[in-house]
Amino acid sequence: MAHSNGPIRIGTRGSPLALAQASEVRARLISAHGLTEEDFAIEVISTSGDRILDRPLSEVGGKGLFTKEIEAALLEDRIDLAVHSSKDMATAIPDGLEISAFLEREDVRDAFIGRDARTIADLPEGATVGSASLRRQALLKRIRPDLNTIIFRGNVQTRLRKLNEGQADATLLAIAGLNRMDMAHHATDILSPDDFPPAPGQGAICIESRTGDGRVRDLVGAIAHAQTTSALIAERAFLAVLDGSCRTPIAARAVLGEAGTMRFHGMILRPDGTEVHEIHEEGDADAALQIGERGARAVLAKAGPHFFEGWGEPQP
Ligand SMILES: NCc1[nH]cc(CCC(=O)O)c1CC(=O)O
Repeated sequence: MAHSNGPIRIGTRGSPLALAQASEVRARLISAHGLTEEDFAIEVISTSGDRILDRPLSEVGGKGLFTKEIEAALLEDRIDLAVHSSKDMATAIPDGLEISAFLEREDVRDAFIGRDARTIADLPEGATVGSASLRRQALLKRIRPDLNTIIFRGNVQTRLRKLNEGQADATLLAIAGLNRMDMAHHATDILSPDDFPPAPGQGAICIESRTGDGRVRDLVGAIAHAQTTSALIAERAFLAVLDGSCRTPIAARAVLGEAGTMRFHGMILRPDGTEVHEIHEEGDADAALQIGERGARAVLAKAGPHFFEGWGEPQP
């Protein structure tokens, strides 16, 4: 195995949230294995998702944009493990790589951040909400069709600056990211995950590494979280079945209960929020993959073949 005595090279994007996540992984590995910061090197890698800021992600190629360059660094042995927001990970992992751990999930919910209004209900008629997420735009329009949504891209700090400058009256962000940066005080409301279900994988950090890299697998095995892993398997299975179009707003949340049970809530929406299909499934957490896939097939059956027509071509 290469570099078995060198520092463990952690690859990450350079945004404040990504760096906070990489530091959190490093801190957990340090305490799980009695290591020190000198045992690690954090390598910052710029991704196309960080550079293309003027268009919604759904138009420029979706999730892979935040991971492609980092995955290349793994495959070329320039880093040993990559730290990602699971939400930003495509369902297909390149040959030669694997997800070696999901860490315990943070709060899955979305936060509302209003400039004057403190809640969605407080927003005046026709107010403007900035978000880059098709899911958040659709969920908002479902409950407030009068709202005007605009694209808000950039990292969390950039979006909050745009909000302060008056480019929008409110925005929505994952409370998990705000918590990780000690910025949760910006949230003026926290949305119920029943009305406002999160993106598949929201709030969970994942670690990606080379398939068969036993050193990394042993290291990260100690910080992996079994219940989060089950939930993510179900949510990502739901996404994988539905993924044909990354223009489809998709929400999913799996919750682990007592005695290894799982409750699953999945939803697909038209981008304008006028049509919503949702399912609730329950089962054994050991069958997480089947629960997610069954949920996706059920939601597709409810939606019917015409659901995907009339709002743009699916991405290749
Ligand atoms: N690319 C955006 C992104 N990816 C992960 C998070 C939040 C943290 C998480 O879901 O774990 C965010 C920002 C946001 O949605 O507010």
